[in-house]
Parts: sequence; structure tokens; C-alpha cells
Amino acid sequence: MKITNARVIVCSPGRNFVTLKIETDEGLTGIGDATLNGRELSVAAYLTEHVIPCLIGRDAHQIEDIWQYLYKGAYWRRGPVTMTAIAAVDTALWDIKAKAAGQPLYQLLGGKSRTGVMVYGHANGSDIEHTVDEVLRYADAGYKAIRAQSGVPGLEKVYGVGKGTLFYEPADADLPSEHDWSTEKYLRHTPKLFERIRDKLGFEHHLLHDVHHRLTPIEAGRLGKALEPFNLFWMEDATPAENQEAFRLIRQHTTTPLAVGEIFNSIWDCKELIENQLIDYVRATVVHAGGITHLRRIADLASLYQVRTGCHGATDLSPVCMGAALHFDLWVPNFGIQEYMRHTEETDAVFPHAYTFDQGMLYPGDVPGHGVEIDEVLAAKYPYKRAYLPVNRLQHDGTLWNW
Ligand SMILES: O=C(O)[C@@H](O)[C@@H](O)[C@H](O)[C@H](O)CO
Ligand SMILES: [Mg+2]
Repeated sequence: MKITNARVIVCSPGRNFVTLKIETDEGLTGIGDATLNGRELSVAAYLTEHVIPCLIGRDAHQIEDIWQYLYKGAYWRRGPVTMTAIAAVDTALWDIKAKAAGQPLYQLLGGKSRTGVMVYGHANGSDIEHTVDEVLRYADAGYKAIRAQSGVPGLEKVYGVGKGTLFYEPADADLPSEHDWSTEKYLRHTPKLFERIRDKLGFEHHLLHDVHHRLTPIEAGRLGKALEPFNLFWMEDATPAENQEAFRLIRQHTTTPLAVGEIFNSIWDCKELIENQLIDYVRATVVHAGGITHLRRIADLASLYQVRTGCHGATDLSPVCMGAALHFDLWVPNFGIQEYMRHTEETDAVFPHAYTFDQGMLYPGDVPGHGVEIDEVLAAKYPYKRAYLPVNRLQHDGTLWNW
């Protein structure tokens, strides 16, 4: 089955998405997500200018060979732009292979390892009481796992806390907006938040929290220790992970489980974290970590060390990534949890999909392929709009910090 054509579709149904569509001489098509939030057009150009010309005429069934060809053939290995582009090709080819077999994608990976995919939703509130109400709302909606983020007294804008409650969108301006940060205020506030949530909710539900790279390792150790009585499922991105060894310091101070990896793009970003058992969950997902082919390698390495998966699933990952990730989640033996932030109705209409939510679980559906398509006519009605993620500055002196 030969690849006859491929093209990039950029659209913005409420937020920007980049999608690669591959066509074959047998009439089968496949799509892959290529969205890199705030840097979308770099991946679109990488695909159009440098990848698509190399795909035409190749056998769509040779997923592994094409992966190696694009990875080794670039010479400049790894990096978010390259790996997102490769992921889009890989996802589209798995979609085509599964459609050719007439099977849902999870069957080609090895079949179901579980009945459904446990997800966590996002409860965001402007203060503790508001966040508690949101957590209870998610529990009522059937979620078994809930991430809680709250505004911090004395800080104007905080990661994870949106204007509306259901749809949180941080890429909110055509030049980066500026947030302020105080580690001291955040560290005083966060244990109180979880104490109050457990008081009201009890201990039946999983609770998660995202630190969004803002603490030093020793501060992260302190927070993890303070949160131990509240039994978190995980503390996420406690410190930036460029230096993987930094997690050893956090580990030495707390038994709160650690998750990291939404910004990882290859197995090399987490090799030491996994081999030294410095984390419990690896958060890489299909779109930014080289597609199903490479994510499977990360998960296999992780499984040797009892590290489980927790795929990133924010709204800047398109429904195409979500669909593919759900097939991966249904199969992967060392599954932990899947993040699920709902897309807007506009986005769902542009990307009709087979996956469904019920009682805190997602199900990828059984249609051949990954089960997500793109309505190109509708997509054309939503042109690209530049949108950046914010930057963060320390409140007391304006030093640029991690957002
Ligand atoms: O855990 C998460 O979902 C995040 O940390 C994201 O919201 C992240 O900020 C965005 O994906 C950035 O594009
Ligand atoms: Mg995160």
C-alpha cells in the first residue's frame, strides 16, 4: 500500500491544532496530531517542507522503517519539533494499518489489558472552598480520580485556574501574558487545600496535583512530605526535569508518588528517572514522544521498574492524540491513569471521534483505526490564530521563573 499524498491541516476551533493526513493508493487515509502548543507552525513547516516529500511512494505498512528513517535520517535527533512531526506520521500510519486490518488499533498492539481507561479530570477553583466544590462536582459526575488546583492568596493568576470552570485554556494571548509567583505563598496554601478536600470528600477518590515545574528539589521534598497524610495519587512536575538526578533529592524526602514527563520527547529524557526508580508515573504521550512506536518503547522500559503510564491529556493535545492514546492505554500492561480535559464543542465537531466517557472511564470504541477523523470543511472555517503560553516572574523582584 503506497503513500500517495500527505498534507497538514492547521485549524483553530477555539484553540490551535495541527493535523497530518496521509492518503494511500488503496483509498485508506489516516490522521495524526502534530500540535505543539505555542509553536504550532514550526511543526507544520517541518512536516510540509521536510517530511512529506520523503513519504510519498513509501509503503504505508512499514511503520517501523519509516520511523527509523525519519529519526535517524534527520541526523539532528530528538527535540519537540522533530519528535512531534514523527509522532504525527506514526499515528497516521497506525491508523491506516488498523483500518486495513478492519480492527480497532488496540487489537494490533496486543489487545485489551483492561475493560476501560481510568481518567482524571481537572477541578479548578479561585480559592479553597471553590476548589472543594469543584472536586465534589467531579466526584458527582462519576470521576474516580480528580486533579485539584486552586488560586493562591496574594497571587493574581496561578497555573491551572481558569476563568470558566470546565474548559481551561492557558494559551490565552498573541504575546505571552505574565503571571507572578511566590513559592512561599504557594507552599503555605497547598497542604491546607488538600486537608480541606479530604475532610469533605473522604479517601475513596484519587487526588492529584500539578506543581507545574515551579519548585526546587528540596522545596518539592517539603511539599511531598506535607501532602503525605492526604494520600495523593501523584504530585506532578514538582521540579524541572532537565536534570533527571534532581528527582533523587525529592525521593529521599517523601513517599508521595511522583509523576513527570508531559514535556519529554524521547526515552532519553526519562531513562535515568526510570532506571533509578526516581518516579512512579511517566507522563509522555503519543503526540510529543514520537508516536505509538516510541511511546511503547518508553512504557516497556518503565515496566521493568514498576513505573506506570499517565499520559498527558490537556486540551492542547487534539482529539486525534486522545483517541490514539486511549488505544495505547487499553493495551499497555503498566497502565496508571489517563489525563482527560474536555475539549470544546467546536473542537469535538471538527474531530468526530469514537471514544466515549462513562463513570470516570474512557473507552476508545471499536471502529477500525484509532477512531478519530477530521472534518476538513468545518476545520477551514477556523483559521490559525497565534496564541502563546504565559511566562512567570517572581513576585518580589520580577526574575523570570518557570511557568
Ligand atoms: O498537566 C497538564 O495538563 C498540563 O501541565 C498542561 O495543562 C500544560 O500546561 C499544557 O499542556 C501546556 O501546553
Ligand atoms: Mg502538567
